[in-house]
Amino acid sequence: MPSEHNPTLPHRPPEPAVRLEAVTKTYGRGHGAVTALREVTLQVTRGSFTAVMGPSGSGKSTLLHCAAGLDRATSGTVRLGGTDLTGLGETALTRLRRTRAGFVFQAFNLIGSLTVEQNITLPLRLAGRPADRALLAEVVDRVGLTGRTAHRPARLSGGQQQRVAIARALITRPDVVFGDEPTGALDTVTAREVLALLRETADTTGQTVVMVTHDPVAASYADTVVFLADGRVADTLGSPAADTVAARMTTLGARS
Ligand SMILES: Nc1ncnc2c1ncn2[C@@H]1O[C@H](COP(=O)(O)OP(=O)(O)OP(=O)(O)O)[C@@H](O)[C@H]1O
Repeated sequence: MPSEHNPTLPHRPPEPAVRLEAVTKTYGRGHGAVTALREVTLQVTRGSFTAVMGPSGSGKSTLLHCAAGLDRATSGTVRLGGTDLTGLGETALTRLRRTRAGFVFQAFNLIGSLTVEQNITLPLRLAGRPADRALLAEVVDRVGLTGRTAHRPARLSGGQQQRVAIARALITRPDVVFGDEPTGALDTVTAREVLALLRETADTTGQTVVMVTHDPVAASYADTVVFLADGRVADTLGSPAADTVAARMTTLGARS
């Protein structure tokens, strides 16, 4: 029985998929040091789709990398799926990343000598886990690549290649799929298909999507947009419309 229906149990809201508290990230030391994030506090609700926007150099990729355990915060705490990443050693961090996080990058990052299926199942092989044929078929179907699993990536269009990358991100059933400009290399129509797929992922699987983008239309697929400026959260916007996002970006750009 859910706790809210039982007066004897205290109500505990679900742990956010991602929680950053006062996260600061400084690259380098001394005179050459660059502070990319300044005391960023942020929560991402499970099953939601969040877009991260901001002017160039505002810290978007750094935020994504720190949230996903690809890089370490200089100070503050990062929790991914309820686990505090701050104190984890390299091995534990790598294991956590492989099981809890999926990644989709602008450049697809597929391995040309492997088939579509081998690319998709690569994270499982790296983690020493067997490929679950039923899950593989489900993921391949979801991204619309049934019948193409024996192909090499070079035979696929850009949009199809990015769908392979999304399938690869989903195959470990991660809590959170992180996208760094996942539609940046795609034409408008193909980009919309990929965004719809990310939207559907959040809606149907309960997985969380966090995506960095420069594109207000891409951001409008999200539930929430987080705007960064100079390493700080400048604003958040719920149920974002593309023109509202574009207008907000203009004011941030003017300030930076
Ligand atoms: N590895 C690094 N070493 C030193 N400085 C870095 C490094 N990575 C990022 N920075 C600096 O940190 C700041 C934030 O960079 P980041 O890439 O997070 O911004 P961004 O908002 O993603 O930018 P863009 O939209 O141009 O990709 C910038 O000043 C950048 O030059």
